[in-house]
Amino acid sequence: MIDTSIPLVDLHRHLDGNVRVNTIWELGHQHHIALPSDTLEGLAPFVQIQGKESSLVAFLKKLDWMVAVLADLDAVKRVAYENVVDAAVSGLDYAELRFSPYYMAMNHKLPLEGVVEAVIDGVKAGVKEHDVKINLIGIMSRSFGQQACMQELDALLTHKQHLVAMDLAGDELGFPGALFNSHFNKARDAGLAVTAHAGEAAGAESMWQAILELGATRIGHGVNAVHDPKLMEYLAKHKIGIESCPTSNLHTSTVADYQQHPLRTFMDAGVLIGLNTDDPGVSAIDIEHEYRVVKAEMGLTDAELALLQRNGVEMAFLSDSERKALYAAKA
Ligand SMILES: O=c1[nH]cnc2c1ncn2[C@@H]1O[C@H](CO)[C@@H](O)[C@H]1O
Ligand SMILES: [Zn+2]
Repeated sequence: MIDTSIPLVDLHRHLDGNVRVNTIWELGHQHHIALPSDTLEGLAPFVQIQGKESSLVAFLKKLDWMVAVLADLDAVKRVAYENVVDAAVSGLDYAELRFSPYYMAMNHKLPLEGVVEAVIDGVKAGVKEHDVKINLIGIMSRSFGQQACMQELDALLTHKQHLVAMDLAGDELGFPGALFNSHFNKARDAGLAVTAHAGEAAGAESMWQAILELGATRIGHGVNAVHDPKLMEYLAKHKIGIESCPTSNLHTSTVADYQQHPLRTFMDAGVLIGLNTDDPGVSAIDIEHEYRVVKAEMGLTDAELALLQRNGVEMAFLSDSERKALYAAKA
């Protein structure tokens, strides 16, 4: 099902949405943080989706325990390190891990720059030991408002040489992209690429805004583009990549079931679209799961799966020589 001659990538993966249940348990006990359950088994339902949530905002609450246990910078480093291990173990050749320093720092008032450094350190330690290529994407969590986003942007830009892009995540309906135009001007001026969560909770207009005003060359989710034929044409013509995360879309009730997911509509329209996990820890999935379900539930052929796999490589925030090297390593 996974074509072993093509690099396997995951470009939309929140490292703060991928903290192991066991790690939440251990960090909670180590730092005397009250957890919602007395047993490890009992903790899982508080941090992983059971069935589905009613909305994006309800889904996002599941991540809160993952950052509640980040009591110090060692904990942040551990989580970043384990994310690299998890990426390697799930067979990924390349992953773009994204994180929101403000979100990770807020419970225990950690220094924002320190959080960014701890993530970079943890990733460095992970790639030293494991055969997987990693790049980092900085997130601004829109749910905390313009000022908090500017603070996390500044912390991230201090280490911009360790980042490939900036993203906007969180409550898309409550905090529209237009609030963050100046943030993204600053990010692009610093030489970073832009991807944004859009067309997930809000409609196609949010995607137009992300592309035309924030300067996004990739879009996270983008599910609601299918209601706007002009946008579909634009995405295909300008090769705006769609980072699709089908299981996450089910879990946030963005789509009712896999059969309703518009993945195939994008493919038929010639839009560059790839498969990703979003918050693998929250959804309790790995990248293989996404390939498996689109085959089993949406009836995609192996040739179509291979195209999705290749699209991921084409969309990656890599230089041409890095992309070539990634392909060459599999040939
Ligand atoms: O599917 C998603 N849509 C929008 N925002 C998300 C999603 N998953 C996680 N985050 C948000 O990303 C930041 C942590 O990386 C947090 O702001 C979290 O709420
Ligand atoms: Zn996401």
